[in-house]
Amino acid sequence: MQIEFYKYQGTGNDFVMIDNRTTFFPKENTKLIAHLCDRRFGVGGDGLILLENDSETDFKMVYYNSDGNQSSMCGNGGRCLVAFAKKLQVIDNTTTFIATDGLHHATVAENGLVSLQMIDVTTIAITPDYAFLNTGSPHHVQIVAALAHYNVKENGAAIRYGELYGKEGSNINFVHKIDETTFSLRTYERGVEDETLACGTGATAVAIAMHATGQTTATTLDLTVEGGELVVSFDENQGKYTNIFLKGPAEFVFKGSVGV
Ligand SMILES: N[C@H](CCC[C@H](N)C(=O)O)C(=O)O
Repeated sequence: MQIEFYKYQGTGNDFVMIDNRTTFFPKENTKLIAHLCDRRFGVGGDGLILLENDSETDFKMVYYNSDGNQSSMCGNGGRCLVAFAKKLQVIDNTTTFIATDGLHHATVAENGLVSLQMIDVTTIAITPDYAFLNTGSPHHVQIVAALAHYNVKENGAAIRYGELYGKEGSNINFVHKIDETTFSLRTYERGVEDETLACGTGATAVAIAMHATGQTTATTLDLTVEGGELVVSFDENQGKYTNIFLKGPAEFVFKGSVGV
């Protein structure tokens, strides 16, 4: 079988994108998905995303981590899928689509930046050392000193596989406060089992956790990630977070086909 794919990246979080509106793709073939995401034997990507038809919305998003397993919501992947849908002329500059965590609205700006609405956050577990919340995917958020030199992979894996998060695990975000409206973060991603250059649901989780723990009172935050800059904005009312938007670049890199 020949598989046509498009490669996208959003602040360095990269994805193999496939137009699966004909439902040709063998979704149950975990090995194939992991192979396509392999950076040496395949195309390479942190994940693989299928664009599918949906009766009620513009399209459906199906997300797989690079380990080949279907997973929870991917914020950067969602933004890349909106850019992909526009390239395929499935949408123009605004859309509503369905993903594993529900409905998402998104807009594509003149400058190409994609702003994606994320699910509301009403529960945040806060301890003296970290916060835990779900922004479509589970996220552990922890401030560390000297983030630039921090061993994200080793320390991230230890928490992700430790007793805190059991079989489900979690994505692990390490944070540094730059100023009242700017934070840098590095993320160990579940299902990639390594640090990625960015994590959209992670940046969203960091922004909300920094507000919830009093590190800032701002409701529009700049998140500096290894692969670029993301902006997260939200409303907060009595600890409930709504109108949460993740904004940033979502760029087409190349297209190709692969025989499998
Ligand atoms: N690895 C995550 C899903 C992808 C999240 C990330 N790529 C994003 O941009 O949100 C998980 O299994 O929970």
